[in-house]
Formats: sequence, structure tokens, C-alpha cells
Amino acid sequence: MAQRVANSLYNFRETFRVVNKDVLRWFPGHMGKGLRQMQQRLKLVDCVIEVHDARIPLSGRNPNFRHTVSGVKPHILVLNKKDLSDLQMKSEVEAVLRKDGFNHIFYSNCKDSKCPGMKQIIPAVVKLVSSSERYNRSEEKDFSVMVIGVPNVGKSSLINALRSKYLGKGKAAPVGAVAGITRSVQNRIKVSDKPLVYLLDTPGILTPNISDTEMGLRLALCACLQDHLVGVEIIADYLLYWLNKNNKFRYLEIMGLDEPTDDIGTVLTKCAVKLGKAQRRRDVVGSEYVWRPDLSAAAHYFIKAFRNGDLGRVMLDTQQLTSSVSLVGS
Ligand SMILES: Nc1nc2c(ncn2[C@@H]2O[C@H](COP(=O)(O)OP(=O)(O)OP(=O)(O)O)[C@@H](O)[C@H]2O)c(=O)[nH]1
Repeated sequence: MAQRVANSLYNFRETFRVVNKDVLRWFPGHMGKGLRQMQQRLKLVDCVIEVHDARIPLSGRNPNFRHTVSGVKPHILVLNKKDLSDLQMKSEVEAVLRKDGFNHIFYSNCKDSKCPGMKQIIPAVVKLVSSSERYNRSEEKDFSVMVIGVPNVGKSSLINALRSKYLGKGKAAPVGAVAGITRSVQNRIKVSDKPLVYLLDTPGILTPNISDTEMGLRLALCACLQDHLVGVEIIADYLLYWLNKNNKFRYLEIMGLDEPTDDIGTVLTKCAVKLGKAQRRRDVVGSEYVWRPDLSAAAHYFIKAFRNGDLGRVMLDTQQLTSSVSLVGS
């Protein structure tokens, strides 16, 4: 109801159009190589932990994992970045994921070592592996687990957080805010002594063809694709579209606006002025240089506010969730 009122007041867009869908394709060489390395190492692992972003629990998980790496081993799904996710529809999310074959789902926040989900993961691995057939590894005493997922969902952070929790040791896997930090399958990292558990970090792997444009944009918004591929102004525009559509207006204060608008040009211009960010550009008509608001800096600022959680916790998959839940129920 509130949504309809806001939509009729401000006439927000019903759909988001991207001109060039090719921008959503990203499968650099290290991903193909990484996938092959993962398949080769698979016989040495007992279990697979798939990490995904809890803000997009249904979007963007690589469907090829099931045929290539995760389908043949016991499998746990960890929905990470719980601190940024709106979990009001948690039970609906779990119902849809269970229908999809995920019976072991945990939520984690790698920024908080005391997060309750974190202490459930290793016991769940041990229980699951102990009750499964240990193909090729029946003689081994340790538990060896491969951590997989699309880029930037927090695979390396999860390994570091578990290692810190159980061994009190510092970072062993490199972490970064940009997608594609881990570029090949790494050596296994010990995260627990009793039981003896090793985790194997792997490069984030996207599906080569993201056919659903909005899904691609949600991945880009969550930084699973590198920003320059899609363009920060397009990501910012999608963010604005999504916030307006979902009646999330915290951006007004952050971007320096008096009222909601669906026009990204207005939002970025006001924000650039607020931040005092300008660029010296040659005037289109004359040859003079003039100062223009730096829209790119404002777009970065807007996206960063979203990724830091300053615009509020979000569930970007609400629409898919609503349609999937009605299918699960039918
Ligand atoms: N807010 C929040 N940020 C997180 C969490 N886990 C990881 N991050 C951040 O997410 C970014 C990506 O983390 P990584 O651990 O490098 O992700 P990855 O999946 O290993 O990335 P690739 O190497 O690209 O495959 C970093 O900036 C982390 O600090 C979390 O639970 N909450």
C-alpha cells in the first residue's frame, strides 16, 4: 500500500533498463583455470562450503557449481554478510533454498567473531562428513573442506574468521573489497586443531552468462562484479531505482536531497555539490575550461554508502522470493 502511494506520488520507474547487456559478462581467464583446479582438488576434500551474500540469497549463485564441484560432496550453504542483510523473510528464504536442495544453511558475519552462525559451521561440517561416505578419503583423520562461491562474498574472510575463532591466529587468506582477490586455488589452511579441520580457499567464479539483467545488476551492486565493468553511474542508477521501488528513503539525507527522485543525474549532482567534488572539463561550446560536478565521485559515494550498510539492511531478492514462495507453496 505504502509502496503504491509513494509510486503514485513520485511516479517512480516500474522497470530498470540497461542499454548494453554485455557489460554484465565477466569470466576472466583465472575463473576458468580456477574451476579446473577446483575439480582436480575435489577428490581430496570431504565437504564443500558454498558462501553467498545474504542480501541476494537467491540471485547469482553459480548454477554450474552443482554439476562441477558441489554436487558430489556433502554441501553446506553459508549466507554471509548477515550484518548487511534484512532477515525478515529468513524462513521464506530457507524454504526456497531447501526446495533447491540446501538442507544445511547458516548465516555468518565475518566482522563479528561472536556471531552465533559462526560457531555452528565447523560442528555442522564434522557431523555431515561423519555421517557421509568418505570417498577416496576413508583413511584420513582430518576434515578437508573446499570453500566456493562467486567473487567477493567473503570466502577468504570466513576462513580467517574461523581460524581466528578456533586457533586465535591472524589472517591467512588475502581479503579485499574488490571482486577477484583470490585468483587460484590456495593451499589448505588449518582452522581448527580438535577436530583437525582444513579449509581450501578458491577463486570466486561467476557463471559466464548472466542472462537475467537485473540479477547481474544486483551482483554488481553487491560488488561481485568489478565496478568498472558495469560503470559506477549505472550501478548507482540501479541502486536508486531499487531504493525508490522499495520505499527506502534514507538516501535523501545521505545524498543531500529534499525529496525523493528517480533521476540519477539530479541525485549525483546534488551529492557532488554537497561533497564539494568538481571536475575541470572543457566546455562543449567554447574552448574554455569549466568546473562541473563530479558525478563519478558522487556515484562511488552512493554505492559505498549502500555497501557499508548506511542506507539500511536490505534483501535485494524480495521480488524473486515472493514469486518463489508462491511456487513452493503450490
Ligand atoms: N559487512 C561485512 N563485510 C564482509 C563480511 N565478510 C566479508 N566482508 C567484506 O567483503 C569483502 C570481500 O571479502 P573476501 O573475503 O575477500 O571475499 P572473497 O569471496 O574471498 O573474494 P574473491 O577473492 O573475490 O573471491 C571484503 O571487503 C570483506 O571485508 C561480512 O560478514 N560482513
